[in-house]
Amino acid sequence: MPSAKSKVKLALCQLLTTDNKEANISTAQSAIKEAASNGADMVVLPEMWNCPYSNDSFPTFAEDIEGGTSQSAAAMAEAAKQHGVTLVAGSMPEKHAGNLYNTCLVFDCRGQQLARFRKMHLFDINIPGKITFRESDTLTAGENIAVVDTEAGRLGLGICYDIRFPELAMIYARQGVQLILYPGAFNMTTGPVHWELLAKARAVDNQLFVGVCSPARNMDASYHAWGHSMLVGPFGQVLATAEHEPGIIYADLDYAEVDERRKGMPLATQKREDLYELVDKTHKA
Ligand SMILES: O=C(O)CCC(=O)C(=O)O
Repeated sequence: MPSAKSKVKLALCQLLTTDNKEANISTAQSAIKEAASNGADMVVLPEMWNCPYSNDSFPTFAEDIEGGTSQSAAAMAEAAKQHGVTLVAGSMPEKHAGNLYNTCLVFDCRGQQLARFRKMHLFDINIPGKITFRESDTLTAGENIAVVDTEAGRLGLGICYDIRFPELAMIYARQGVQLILYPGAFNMTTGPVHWELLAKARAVDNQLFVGVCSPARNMDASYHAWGHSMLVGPFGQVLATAEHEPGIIYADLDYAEVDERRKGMPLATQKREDLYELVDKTHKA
């Protein structure tokens, strides 16, 4: 692989997903083409980009990625190759060995699959009168982290609810990750209060870039996504943000800023690991 760029143009695609998989694939293909034509090095899709966010849809839309029969994975590999971009293909329902996972794939500019990350923390919440969701009714949690060396930098992956668990981001930071990407579909209850806060928190805690990429809000769907795809820099600054409509937002990242912020405020060496420590028991995907 050619050495990674230190300056990268990132595109976060806030796509409108419907209950028609073919249409969702075609929407993603068009967005990747548009982002590439606007000079993006890396293109990111939302959580469940090819499928409505619902426990009814996950089993019927799920595809067998490992078995090599996934229509969606093949289309994304081809799009990455055709348009010469690093593609972080949001997430999609994956079936494997009798289980279903919420899975993110990463492809390089030649369409080679670089990583597969399965959502590690399932979204099971109950805020009475507001939102109740139990991903664990259909999905199984993944157990591996993904540190991915791409031509557009060293990435760490999480999916949506994973952003609430600071330890995962800390593990990535320790492994030299410069950008953590969380495809995510927050909702109208937690989105307004927590989405931006969590993206900023993970960025500031770890002094790295954080990108969150949501589906657009579809009022015809059972789940109304918050939207607001966003890139946050290592000093907690919002570098690009969307509202809730479909669209692509772009941001220019200079990874030198990660080093600069860490030099100015050397949190990693100021930690009191004599008093506390993070124990990493994960495996790489
Ligand atoms: O953490 C939240 O509030 C939302 C998480 C979510 O929607 C998800 O994990 O899919």
